[in-house]
Amino acid sequence: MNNIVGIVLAGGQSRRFGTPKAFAEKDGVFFYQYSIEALKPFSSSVLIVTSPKLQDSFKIKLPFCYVITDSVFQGHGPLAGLCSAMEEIRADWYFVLPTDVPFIEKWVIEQLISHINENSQAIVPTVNGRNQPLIALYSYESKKIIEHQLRHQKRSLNQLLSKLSVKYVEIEDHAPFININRKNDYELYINKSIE
Ligand SMILES: Nc1nc2c(ncn2[C@@H]2O[C@H](COP(=O)(O)OP(=O)(O)OP(=O)(O)O)[C@@H](O)[C@H]2O)c(=O)[nH]1
Repeated sequence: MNNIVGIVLAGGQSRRFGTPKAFAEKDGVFFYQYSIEALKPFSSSVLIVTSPKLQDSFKIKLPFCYVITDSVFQGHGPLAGLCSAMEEIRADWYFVLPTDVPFIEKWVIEQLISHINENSQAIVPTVNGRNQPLIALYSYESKKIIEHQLRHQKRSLNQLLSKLSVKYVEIEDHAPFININRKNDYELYINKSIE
């Protein structure tokens, strides 16, 4: 059995959204809590990887879930968060989720996990023809390639995928992948106030 650690990336600046996205709410639940809930059944631990500024705002009472800050390449984007979590806990695989996907569902996680195989270093969904590298699995083996990218200031996730052996999994239903980047997205998908 593979040991899987869940990672919730929450160290971004939410510039487009205007306030920290992790603490936006859907049905009275913080966005970051949806990511934790989705990962929980499949993970030995769940790490929230955030910035020092936001660290104390997360109130986590679950024993297997804790908050860390980027320990390497701080603030250098999602790859810095992923790498910091890999540095913090050794696991076979890491399931990464952003903090702005409040419609994420457990079946997505389960389906991707079912594709783990010893020849792949990442398992990544494609939805409507687009890769979703922030809702994906990365093996511990990919850590050295992520570090190499970060050392060379290459923050692009698609560039990372081009260097890994990736199993792409096509998923038909796009709803769990809706991500909220702007207040407009919030109005459209959460408040449903835009026709
Ligand atoms: N730990 C960590 N997470 C990050 C970092 N940069 C982005 N993230 C997270 O990665 C995910 C995707 O990032 P974006 O959608 O660009 O979010 P963002 O950077 O907060 O938003 P913008 O400032 O509007 O680009 C979000 O969950 C972010 O919180 C970082 O440097 N460290």
